[in-house]
Amino acid sequence: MKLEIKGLTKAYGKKQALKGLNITLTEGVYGFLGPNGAGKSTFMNILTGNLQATSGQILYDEEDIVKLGRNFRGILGYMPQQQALYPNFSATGFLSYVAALRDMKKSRAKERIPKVLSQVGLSDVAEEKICSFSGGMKQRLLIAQAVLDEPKILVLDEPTAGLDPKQRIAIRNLISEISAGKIVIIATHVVTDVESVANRILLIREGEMLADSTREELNASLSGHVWELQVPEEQLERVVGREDYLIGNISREGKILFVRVISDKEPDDYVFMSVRPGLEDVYLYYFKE
Ligand SMILES: Nc1ncnc2c1ncn2[C@@H]1O[C@H](COP(=O)(O)OP(=O)(O)OP(=O)(O)O)[C@@H](O)[C@H]1O
Repeated sequence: MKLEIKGLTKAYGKKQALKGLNITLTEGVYGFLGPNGAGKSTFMNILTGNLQATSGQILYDEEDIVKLGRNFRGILGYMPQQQALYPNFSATGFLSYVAALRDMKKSRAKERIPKVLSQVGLSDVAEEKICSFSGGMKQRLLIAQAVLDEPKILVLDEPTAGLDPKQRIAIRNLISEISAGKIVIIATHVVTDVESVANRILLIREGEMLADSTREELNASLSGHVWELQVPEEQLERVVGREDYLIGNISREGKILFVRVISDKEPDDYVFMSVRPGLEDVYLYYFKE
């Protein structure tokens, strides 16, 4: 199974939202990481057939997905960002509705619905109304509808938006569990969403790919560039204002501040130590925010 994105561009009038993406995806979990406006939604909308590319193409096993049309959409599961759920439906009712929209056979829907509800841990509330669900339960139901027809390609848009840390972990673990044998694309600007689950991380900014690598390789690329400084509080403003420093987390112990700094050169002020880079440092380095 192979998905090839070849020279994909999209312009909205004069705005160039995608500037020629080239990516080849095989089975695995891919984190599309980029700030707001990077072009993630535009890419996903083209992949799901909701938007036409300006140029370039996407091939699924050598065939153009536009030509494959319904056949391609049949193997695609999509979890949208908005909680597009009907509050008065039960979980089962909602999934039956989705099955009908997808033209699934009634017998198959009947067999699949309890299975996916069990997979996402919602069997106990299968007949409860969606309006009584927590944010995490709603996200799990959205994942359930995306995997209902056993898609080969699963696209998740900000899957942990609005969730607390415990629910985020639960959703990430669920993604790992259901990803076997699929191409899973997670689009997000939340580093922790992809840090532990993605086999490959693609950094996207202003419609361009900045990096396409494993987490380990990305972290290693910053090795020797991340430092922690111990700064007296009256000096913080000066340190933070230095143009040669990118500032990460700042924490305080009494009058001393621990400042995480990304810098091409070894810092020349205050006690410092070199620290192991993480994906958040990589994000800061590439996106300077
Ligand atoms: N319908 C549109 N008309 C004009 N410009 C658009 C349209 N949709 C998106 N854009 C622009 O294209 C660029 C990419 O937007 P896109 O929504 O794909 O980014 P994104 O990475 O998904 O961001 P977000 O996380 O905020 O959804 C942005 O500069 C955006 O303003």
